[in-house]
Amino acid sequence: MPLQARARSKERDDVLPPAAHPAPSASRFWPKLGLLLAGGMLLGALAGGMLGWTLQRAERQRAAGELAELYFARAGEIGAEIVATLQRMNAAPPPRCGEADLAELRRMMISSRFLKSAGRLEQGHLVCSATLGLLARPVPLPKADFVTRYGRSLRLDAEIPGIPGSVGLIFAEGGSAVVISPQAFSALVDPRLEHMVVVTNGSQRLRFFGSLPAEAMPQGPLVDGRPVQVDGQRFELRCSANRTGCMLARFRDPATPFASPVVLGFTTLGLLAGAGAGFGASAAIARRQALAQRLRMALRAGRPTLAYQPILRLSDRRMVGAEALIRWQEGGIAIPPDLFIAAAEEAGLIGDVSVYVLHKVLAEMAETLRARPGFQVTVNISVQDLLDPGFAGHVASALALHQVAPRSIGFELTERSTAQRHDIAAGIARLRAAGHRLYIDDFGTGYSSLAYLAELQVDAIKLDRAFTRLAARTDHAAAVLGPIASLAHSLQLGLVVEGVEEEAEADFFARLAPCALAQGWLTGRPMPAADLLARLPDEAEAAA
Ligand SMILES: Nc1nc2c(ncn2[C@@H]2O[C@H](COP(=O)(O)O[C@H]3[C@@H](O)[C@H](n4cnc5c(=O)[nH]c(N)nc54)O[C@@H]3COP(=O)(O)O)[C@@H](O)[C@H]2O)c(=O)[nH]1
Repeated sequence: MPLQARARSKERDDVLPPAAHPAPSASRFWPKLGLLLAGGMLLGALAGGMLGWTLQRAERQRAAGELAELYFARAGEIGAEIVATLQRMNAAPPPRCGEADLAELRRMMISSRFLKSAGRLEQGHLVCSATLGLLARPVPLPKADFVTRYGRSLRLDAEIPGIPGSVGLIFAEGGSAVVISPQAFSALVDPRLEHMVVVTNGSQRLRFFGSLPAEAMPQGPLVDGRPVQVDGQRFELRCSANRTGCMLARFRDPATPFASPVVLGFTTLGLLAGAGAGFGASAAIARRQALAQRLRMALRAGRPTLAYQPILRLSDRRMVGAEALIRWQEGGIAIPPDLFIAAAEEAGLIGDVSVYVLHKVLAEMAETLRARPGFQVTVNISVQDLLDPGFAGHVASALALHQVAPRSIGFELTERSTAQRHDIAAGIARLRAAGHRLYIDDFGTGYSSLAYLAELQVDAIKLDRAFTRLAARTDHAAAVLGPIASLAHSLQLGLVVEGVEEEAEADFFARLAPCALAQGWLTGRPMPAADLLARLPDEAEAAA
């Protein structure tokens, strides 16, 4: 290596700041992987569990409503049989309680699935029945609990007259009564339901039976299909077709949410998805860390190169500067700057990139910069550079080594965060005080707003190419871009139009802001230093 080059290389190593963060190592990766995995699994399980729980609750509500409907379909058969039996008994020819009558009552009882007994009444007393025959002394019926809107009286859990200790449901109408097994209706209810069956006659409501106590009786209107709240719980409500009975029902809560296969299934799915996401994120981080690690080595070996994109003055199309853009190839494959710059920022390596680029610019362009004081190369820097109090000092010593004036090197900042504005402004002020020009890159995107300009004292804005595109593609371009140009002018800020690809765009901005500079495919693709220097007019021509 020639002496001079070796001295430069040594000088770069001296000036390159120690890496802000040590190289990522396995000892840092595994805990991160563990955290991401555990976090992903936990979040996934929680999200899956909640989704499962919500789906399962909706499904349970729907199923509770269906079971209540099913109940009324079955209970209707018993009710219909009771009504038919009472009507047949009342229509039977006299004499009541005679041999033929009692034989008929017994036949009805035997052939019925629900009837425990059937009997004849006189003035509220049982006088004969299918089970007891003709009573020597009439036995009074207990007081009715409820009278249906059709005039049938109902006694719940009443002692069956003449059979002490035996209870049943007694329905009576006219001179006839039937006794139904107390379980006849309740056995139809699905045991998984928490429920109450209510009978109504328009003015009165009675808890017929159920797992809910009478105090839980809802007070508001009972409308088929409209859920009711009991003790903060939602109960589905279904009523019989003739609206004489309603049932409130909900599924009993499982002992644990995971007892439900839906919740368990979704939780497991969530867990797996979370683990997958955790693995994916760790793999992405690992890839970026590996990329940053390779970049670190490439920088140390001096492999990345620079490309320069010409910047022209729009008024006379003369080249007044260039932007230095880093390029990195590995195994003959160019790695996109977007990718490795982001990885470098994440790994705390961006300071090394900035200093590397600065040194390479000085190595490649110092002579030109010394010879052409009006020519400026801009270097991209990051917020991390500005927050580093030593950065301006590094820059000053590098420039001094190459005897390049600070005005020959400008800095471009893409600010995307709203945090630490005060410290960023101080970093900008340090560089400007040293004689550098500062540019806000990609103006118009992210947080680079007007408020931002007032806070960060810069020299110029570089208009993002998304705005440049508007110039030739919309009738409203002047309305949108005019105010930006006037603002830059009134704040005495320079304007660099980025991404100029077409003549029409250059013409538009030349009319709108004659002092503006332009950069883009139209001014030239990023190119090696030698090609850029070849495009510079010679001194005499430049002076002319
Ligand atoms: N911190 C650093 N960031 C850097 C450095 N070098 C580049 N970068 C940033 O990476 C991003 C991508 O850059 P690159 O792929 O180099 O793209 C640049 C130009 O090639 C592209 N460009 C220029 N003119 C046009 C155009 O007319 N049309 C079009 N579609 N693209 C064009 O724009 C990129 C330059 O943009 P900007 O920096 O905003 O002026 C990019 O964000 C770079 O900033 C580095 O050394 N350090």
